[in-house]
Amino acid sequence: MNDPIIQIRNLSKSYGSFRAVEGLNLDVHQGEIFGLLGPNGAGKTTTILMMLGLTEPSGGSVQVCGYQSASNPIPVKRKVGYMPDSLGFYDHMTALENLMYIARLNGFEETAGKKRALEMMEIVGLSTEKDKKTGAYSRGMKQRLGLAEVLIKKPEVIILDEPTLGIDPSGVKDFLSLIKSLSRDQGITVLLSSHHLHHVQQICDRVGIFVKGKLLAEGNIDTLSKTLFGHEGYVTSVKVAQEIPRPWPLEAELMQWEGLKKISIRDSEIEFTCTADLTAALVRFFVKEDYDVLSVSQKDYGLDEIYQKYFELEQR
Ligand SMILES: Nc1ncnc2c1ncn2[C@@H]1O[C@H](COP(=O)(O)OP(=O)(O)OP(=O)(O)O)[C@@H](O)[C@H]1O
Repeated sequence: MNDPIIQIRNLSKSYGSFRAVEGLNLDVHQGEIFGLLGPNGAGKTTTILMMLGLTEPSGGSVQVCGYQSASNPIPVKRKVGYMPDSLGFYDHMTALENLMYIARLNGFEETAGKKRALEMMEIVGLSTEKDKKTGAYSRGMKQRLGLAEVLIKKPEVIILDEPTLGIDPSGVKDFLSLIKSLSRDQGITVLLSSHHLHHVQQICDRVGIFVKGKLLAEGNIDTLSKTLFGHEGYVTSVKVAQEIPRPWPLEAELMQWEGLKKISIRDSEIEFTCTADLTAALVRFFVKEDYDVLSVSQKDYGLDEIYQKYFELEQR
């Protein structure tokens, strides 16, 4: 595997005696979509600013695209597109004029800049709105335009701080699929920060859970859920046509099974919490006992549960 495109080593940032980021170690690889997750004040923005060389670390180092962000911020800024959580456009100018202005700042001459701006508006789906003043743009449209702005300079990495803030649910969905396709089609590495867990879950290859300046855990969602819930990580629900009597005469027999830890019954649905996947054996059991099985489902732990669990563990 190539060297990580973002390498963070023992990174810290203090404001006076307050430690906003503490001992952070993280690698992000080329083409990955990485989600930096955490509540308000966790230190996400501070970490991003250090990646961009906009804030000096108190200790440790960040390397992005082979350059040290603190000592060599200019090449980092050339290769990284950054979309902050609050976007600023010139509201009296059209979207296209705003983008052309950014293109000029990035060294494009007039014709090439216009061509690039139009291409980017096409990619983010704003071509038909290019002549509208950005003052009249909705929040979702501004986010798309922000992405177009970030893409103008052909970045290798894009860093998006809370990109879904304030967009309505269907806008969020569209915006996230846009990010996903950019990463897939152009091999761009994406780092996005968020406290909207269910948003991040849809597109991130890996996430890092960040609380009070520290990275509590990182990995893909599967790995995180196994680490946290591994000892009781398999939950199977079986729904049958018959009502389950209470007490259920078969419960004692099932509780003798190796790996079966808990049975919860609600009307005609029974949930089994197990240390191994007993789904097939459970279905055979119900059929043998003459139950009509209507549905069987296995629970996947999502980010919300993972996040919640980390909070519980952290607060103990
Ligand atoms: N310039 C500063 N001076 C003092 N404290 C700061 C400064 N910048 C950030 N902090 C503090 O550092 C902590 C981390 O802030 P940061 O903005 O990185 O969090 P965040 O995870 O991005 O939160 P949010 O989701 O609210 O943006 C917060 O407690 C914040 O108040």
